[in-house]
Amino acid sequence: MIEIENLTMNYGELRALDGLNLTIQPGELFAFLGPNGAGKTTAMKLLTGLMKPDAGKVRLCGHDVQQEAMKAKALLGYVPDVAVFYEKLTPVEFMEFIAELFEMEPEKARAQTDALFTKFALHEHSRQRIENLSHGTRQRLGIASALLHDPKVFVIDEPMVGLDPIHARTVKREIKERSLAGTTVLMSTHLLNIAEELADRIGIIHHGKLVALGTLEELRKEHEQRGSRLEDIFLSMVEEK
Ligand SMILES: Nc1ncnc2c1ncn2[C@@H]1O[C@H](COP(=O)(O)OP(=O)(O)OP(=O)(O)O)[C@@H](O)[C@H]1O
Repeated sequence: MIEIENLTMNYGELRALDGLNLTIQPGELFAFLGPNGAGKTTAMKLLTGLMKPDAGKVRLCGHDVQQEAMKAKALLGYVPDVAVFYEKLTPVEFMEFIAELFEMEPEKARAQTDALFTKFALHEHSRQRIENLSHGTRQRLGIASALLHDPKVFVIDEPMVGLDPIHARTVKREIKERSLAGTTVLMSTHLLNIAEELADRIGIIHHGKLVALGTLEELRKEHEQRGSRLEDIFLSMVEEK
């Protein structure tokens, strides 16, 4: 479960996030939509505890990410928009490093790595240095490493970036299956069809505020006069008049 209360973040004069309130239930797959610079990545970073908000709070499965950082982080898998790796390591070494961070039992970590590498077609790259991997392979490794400890909360910024259609399908399935198995999933995307296809609920952020929230059906009903497609609804909410 993710509970976000009055979350506010300024970068100097710029208010990037303005009093965001949102609760995402266990097993819910929630999609954040919004134009460039809307505040999606800022919200996700605050959720991981990587940055401290100017106001408001975030709880993951009941644990405040600032006050109980270790407990909250142990439950979280996070894939940032630009994944950060130790470039000289191989994917296998990187997974071992992540397993140590989460104090996983080595045998279990090896078995999980093997399963994730099979799922995300990473075995063939497992002994290459990360610095030599293609963008899509790095993205898949980022996702695999974030799932290694079976997080209860999975936050993924732009999951489909750099992925070909085959790997995009694998990632979509994984995200859906995890949420059906009880993981709380928050993803941001610019691909409206992905949100339509996968999300239980959708939130549209604009200028740091949530301007629309609901299931696809609810959004369609509420914004009937703007058209039935998510694209029409999205554009009508965020296009400057
Ligand atoms: N570290 C930072 N310092 C200053 N301004 C920042 C910083 N990070 C983000 N911003 C600004 O905050 C606003 C929100 O940015 P954010 O990255 O959260 O948006 P986003 O919705 O994720 O955008 P995109 O879809 O382009 O990834 C933007 O105006 C951005 O330029």
